[in-house]
Amino acid sequence: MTKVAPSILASDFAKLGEEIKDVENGGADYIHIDVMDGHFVPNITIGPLIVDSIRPITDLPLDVHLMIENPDQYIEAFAKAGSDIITVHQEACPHLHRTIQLIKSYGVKAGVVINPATPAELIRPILKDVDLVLLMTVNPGFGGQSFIHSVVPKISQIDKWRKEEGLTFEIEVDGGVKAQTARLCTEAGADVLVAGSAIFNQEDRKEAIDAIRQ
Ligand SMILES: O=C(CO)[C@@H](O)[C@H](O)COP(=O)(O)O
Ligand SMILES: [Co+2]
Repeated sequence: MTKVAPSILASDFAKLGEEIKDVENGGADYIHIDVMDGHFVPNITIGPLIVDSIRPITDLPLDVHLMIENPDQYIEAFAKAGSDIITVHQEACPHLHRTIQLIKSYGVKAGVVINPATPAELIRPILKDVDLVLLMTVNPGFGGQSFIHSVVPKISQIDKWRKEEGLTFEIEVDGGVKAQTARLCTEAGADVLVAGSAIFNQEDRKEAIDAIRQ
């Protein structure tokens, strides 16, 4: 079954604990946490302290999406704060293999992310080393943007390589995912759908999660 990962970027930070419980009760599979540094992306969001505060309030896996320059410098802090999955951008990692091994050295699952304009071929050599591939369907930095349809063939391409090479990593899609666009992603081979505004902007989070999953 397709997994749904609500992105807390679209939640009300003044009541973050309640917001997380609400999506957990609504059937969320992961909690997606968007970390932005004001350099790799124009926006600034949250750091390891917040991950540490969230950790005791949910048993759901914390899926930490690092949109930061020099992620190696912060991986230890995010791992020790209780992340279950840490994803790093190919575009931010000149030594991607080393960074993926660094994440794994803390016993955390490692994922690689690519932006909409980055070719899938650039992550092909690392596929056998990762637990998750995240394909951005918006340019990272903000919630509430429109889904970029030209990314869909990349989902199919990654899924094709996964089958051909007998690999088991999950394929996650992030940005502009709503009920309509969710279907395009799952049909192309996505296993995990991140959604921020399509979940947190709705009053009934269970209904919103179900609509995306279906
Ligand atoms: O990583 C990002 C944005 O950079 C995402 O995780 C967004 O937070 C998704 O928000 P919506 O597009 O679903 O509103
Ligand atoms: Co994200």
